This record gives sequence, structure tokens and C-alpha cells, in this order.
Amino acid sequence: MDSSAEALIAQVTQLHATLNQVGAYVFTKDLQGRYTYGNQMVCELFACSLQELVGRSAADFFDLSASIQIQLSDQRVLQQGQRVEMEEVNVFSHSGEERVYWSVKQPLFDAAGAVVGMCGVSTDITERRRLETQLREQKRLLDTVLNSLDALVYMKDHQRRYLYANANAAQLFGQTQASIVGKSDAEMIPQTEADRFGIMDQRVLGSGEKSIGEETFVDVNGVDRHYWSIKVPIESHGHVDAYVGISTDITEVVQLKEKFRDLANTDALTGILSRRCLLERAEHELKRARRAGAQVAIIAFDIDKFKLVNDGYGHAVGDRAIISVVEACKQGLRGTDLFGRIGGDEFVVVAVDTDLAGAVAAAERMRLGVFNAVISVGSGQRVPISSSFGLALSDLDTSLDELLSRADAMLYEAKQRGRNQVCYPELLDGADSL
Ligand SMILES: Nc1nc2c(ncn2[C@@H]2O[C@H](COP(=O)(O)OP(=O)(O)OP(=O)(O)O)[C@@H](O)[C@H]2O)c(=O)[nH]1
Repeated sequence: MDSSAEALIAQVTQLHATLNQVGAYVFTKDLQGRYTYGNQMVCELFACSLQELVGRSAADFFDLSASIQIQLSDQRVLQQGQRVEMEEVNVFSHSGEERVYWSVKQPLFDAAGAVVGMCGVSTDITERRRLETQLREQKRLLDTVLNSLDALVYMKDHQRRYLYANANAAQLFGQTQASIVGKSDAEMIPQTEADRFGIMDQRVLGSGEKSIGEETFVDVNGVDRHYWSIKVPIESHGHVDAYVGISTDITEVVQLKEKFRDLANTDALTGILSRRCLLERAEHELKRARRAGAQVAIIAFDIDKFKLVNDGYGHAVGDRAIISVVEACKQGLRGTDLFGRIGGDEFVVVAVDTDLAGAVAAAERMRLGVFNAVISVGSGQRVPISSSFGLALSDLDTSLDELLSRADAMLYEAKQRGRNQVCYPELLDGADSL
């Protein structure tokens, strides 16, 4: 054997060894689709030697009725001379096993340019496809769960850009689940609203600690929405670079809470302050006035002989009378004054930033208003009504309780003096210079 033949054999041997090392199925076929070569992996796959492989075709190994891509791709390469890259799902005839291959098939030409066969390289991607399918299925399941939750579920990166949002969260910002990814709140909602979400975002991203609290947001319809949010940091390589948030819409609960608070603060019949709320706010006003060196006046009043109204005209008329008294008195008060019902037919006004003259004038306006109030009971008949007033003015160290009992004592005095009048200490002392 001459040296060029030896060199050729050495090259072929090396090529053979290389093709056995590539980690893919390498094969060639003739124009009729018969194998002319297969590397070690092909031979092992078909459990035959290279000699046994040569001359056989795909039909000897695969169930071609279930492996249509083989024939299609082979035809395109061998008959149309095209290079083909495609996924093939092949079913083995002896075992029925299905495997997925990524195949690259290339025509082989003779010196005249005519197709004489093909060369193929196939990679088994069955496992990868199985994992991808599994992953897709898991994602679909997770999406179903997250999108069925009656809550906003989302994930943001350290720049507060969305990495994920469930359908509810995306919808809140007028986005789809795909379009919200990569966006920040400020790109979707007014800066002021985005800043509100920013408070908790920065807390969780900055401190790396779970953050729980209420967040508010004005939605696209201008409605105030309240959320109870839990934001959990996600650590990677020792630092927090994202967080997962879940926000539940608690708007209805907050509205109910406000409604209950209003109910507790408001007298059901008249809509003015309840006793508890009036006393709370009066305490607050008194402190404020002391700090400012100002005075507040407590005006206590009571409908005169109201029992007779109830007894004479019935409870319903009595109720109407109470409402009319309140409406009449409101006309004589300033918006800053506190007005509450502290008993059946007893009321208290806390007139802020006033002096004796101002407070007496307010009480007189109310007295006249009540006296002139029209409470009709059919056929032009009118319920006569009047009220008596007691007044006390705050000084530096008098407590609210003390002021209330002073005003009450003056009210009692007004009743004693014949009702339908305003009484205050200065009047009784004769020191009244009004
Ligand atoms: N219609 C009605 N009556 C009420 C309500 N709350 C209390 N009353 C009645 O108000 C009346 C208050 O009467 P009294 O406190 O005895 O005194 P008065 O008849 O107003 O007499 P003087 O206060 O001494 O002028 C009672 O008859 C209570 O039943 C209410 O919500 N509606």
C-alpha cells in the first residue's frame, strides 16, 4: 500500500472517529432513501452494524405511517435538492416508542451538480420537548390558579418594573399580562398614584423585609380603591432584587367601616353628631382653644315641655319636631361649630373661637329659630314649640365636664325662669354688659 492510500485510510478512520464523537445521529442516504452510512449512534439506535445498516431504509426501522416528517423531509432533500431543518416525530416500528429529533438534512451533489443522495444530522430532543411540555403545563396550571384568585398577584424587579402580573393586576392598569412586563407603575398610571405604591415597594426592596399594609389607588373610573398588600422580598445571590406581591381589594370592607364609623358618630334621627362623637370632638376643640388662647362656648339646650308634644300629638310628630328644631338651629350656627344630640330632646353646641356676645347671639338665633319653626299637624294646625338655653364659656383650666355641668345649670335656670330663654352666669350676676 502506497503512502497516499495509507494517508487516505488514516483520514477516513479519523473522520469516522470524529463522526462517532459528535453526539448526534449522522447518516447519509442514496437517491432511493437507502442508508449508505450511519455513525455509531445510528447503528446503536437501530441495533445493527454499519454493514447491516447500509442498503436499508427508514421503513425498516420506523413506522412511516406515524412518522410522516421523515418521508416529507427526505423527499424535499432528494427530489427538490433543498436543505431542510425541521423537527421530526419518529415512531419506532419494533417498540412503538415515539422520539422527537431536530434534523438537518442536506443534499449531496455529484461533480455535475446532480443530487446523488443526502447527508443528515439528527439530535434527539425528546427529553427537552418533554420538559418543555411539562413546564408549559405547569405554567398553564399556575396561571389558572393565579388568574382565578380574587386578588392582584405580581412580581417586580429592583427598579419596580413588573416581571409578572396576573390577569387581575394587568387589567387594573389597562394592560395585558404580556404588555405589563417590563413596565413601571409610572408608565401606566399618574405619578401621584404610582408614588403611593412606591412607599411599600421601596420599604420591601430597601429593607429586604416582608411588608404588610394598606394601599390606596384611584382607579380609571375615579373610584378610591383600597388594597391590603403583602409584599415578600426575593433574594438572589445574597441581595434582594425582586419581590412578590399579593394585594386584596378591601374597598367594600373600608367603605363598610366608614359607614359604621359614620353611624356611630351620627345621630340616626337628625344626622347631627352623636353624644359620644360630640364629647370627643368638644374635648379636642377645648384643647385646641387653650393652646391658641381662644375661648369656646358650650350651649346646652332642651325643648320645652316636649313630653306634652309627644303626649298630645304622638311620637311621630315628636320626632318631626326634633328634626325641625335641629334644622332651625343649624341656620343659626357657623360651619365650624359642633352640634350634637346628647339626649332625647337635649342638644349641645360647641361654638368655637367665640366670646360671650357671640355665643349669646348664636343661642338667641337658635332660640328664635326654634320658636318660629313650623310643625304642622294637618288642617293648618301648628304645634307650638320653644326651647331653653344654658351657656358656659371656657377659661384656661376648666374641664369639659365642668363646662357641661355649668351650661346645664344655666339651662335649668332658664327652665326655672319660665323657659324659652337663654341663661348664662354673667346675666345672673348682673354683670352682663351685652
Ligand atoms: N318623639 C320623641 N320623643 C322623645 C325622643 N327622645 C325622648 N323623647 C321624649 O322627650 C320627652 C322629654 O321630656 P322631659 O325630659 O320629661 O321634659 P320636657 O317634657 O321636655 O320638659 P322640660 O324639659 O322640663 O321643659 C320625654 O317624653 C321623652 O319620651 C325621641 O327620639 N322622639
